[in-house]
Amino acid sequence: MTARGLVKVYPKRDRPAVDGVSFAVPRGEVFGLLGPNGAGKTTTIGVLTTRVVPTRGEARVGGVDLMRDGAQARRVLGVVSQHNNLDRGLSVHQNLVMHGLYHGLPRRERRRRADALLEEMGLADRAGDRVDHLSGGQQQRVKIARSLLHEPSVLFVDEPSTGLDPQSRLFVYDKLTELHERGVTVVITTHDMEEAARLCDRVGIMDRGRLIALDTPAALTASLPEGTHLDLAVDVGTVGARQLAKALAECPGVESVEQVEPASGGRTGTGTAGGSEEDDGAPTRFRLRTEADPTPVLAAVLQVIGGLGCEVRDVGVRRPSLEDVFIGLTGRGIR
Ligand SMILES: Nc1ncnc2c1ncn2[C@@H]1O[C@H](COP(=O)(O)OP(=O)(O)OP(=O)(O)O)[C@@H](O)[C@H]1O
Repeated sequence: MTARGLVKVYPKRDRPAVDGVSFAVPRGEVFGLLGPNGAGKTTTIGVLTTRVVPTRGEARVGGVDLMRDGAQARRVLGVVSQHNNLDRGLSVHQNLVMHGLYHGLPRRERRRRADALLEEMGLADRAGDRVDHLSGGQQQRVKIARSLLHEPSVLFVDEPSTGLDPQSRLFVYDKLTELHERGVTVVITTHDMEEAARLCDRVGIMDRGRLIALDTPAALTASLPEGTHLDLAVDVGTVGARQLAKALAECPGVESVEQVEPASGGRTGTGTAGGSEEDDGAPTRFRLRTEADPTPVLAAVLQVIGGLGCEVRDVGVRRPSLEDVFIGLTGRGIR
């Protein structure tokens, strides 16, 4: 699959949604497209699956030129959309068979493939049920089964595991890995960095319509400064976040101290923390970076916190992750 110079300008929009995106995904690779909300991922996938007409650019999927032969391209690509676009009035089996009919498969062949895929997806006993009687995780499996019925060589999966419980998520991961092993090219979009790091051979990070990084998760993570993160949640009490951050920054081996938001992991300050102090009883979170052996650094940090009369509520020691790469490249601002 290749995209070259893709541009999409939606009517009445002054900025392109996709602004000159080029990348190639070799056969059999699992490729992840990452990016904050509005980065242009869905539009890019829309172009690559013939649902969005690009303003400029070229693309080939499974060797077929999308702009010249959209109908043939639709035969070699499969799409698992994030939206539930199953036909709710039909049974699980009928949903698959209808897809086979759309792709011109003979009657016996579409039934044979539908049976085999439902078996493979652990849904054989639900074949006759209406899809709206299935759970969200089961419906996602039906969508994957349906997308594979015409045996595509490139499968596009939008947010593979959003809304799934851990069991369904692992099942979907296993299926995507199996497809990869069978030589099917898989392109996913995701906001889940752990998912991307786990599933993808390479990831592309988009922001504001452009592809700003493309490499293996390991290479992207290795591009970050060496070191270890110490994540701390502290009841700062009357000492306050600013004073504690200053004291932490002076600990031997500590390179930087940031105050981070609890849920998003987005920083509220850089270098030495200076954000507002917590007043709702929740602990204040800090991220420290060290290039030294983290054990003695952590010991010194805990001593400083204890010495100031603050209380540690949670401690984490970890290597920088793909999420750190993502935040480093795309920033902290909400889109
Ligand atoms: N049909 C449309 N008409 C006009 N503008 C659109 C349309 N679809 C998307 N956009 C705009 O194009 C930009 C890119 O949107 P797109 O949905 O491709 O991003 P995304 O990376 O998939 O975001 P998300 O992670 O939120 O799904 C956004 O500014 C969006 O508002």
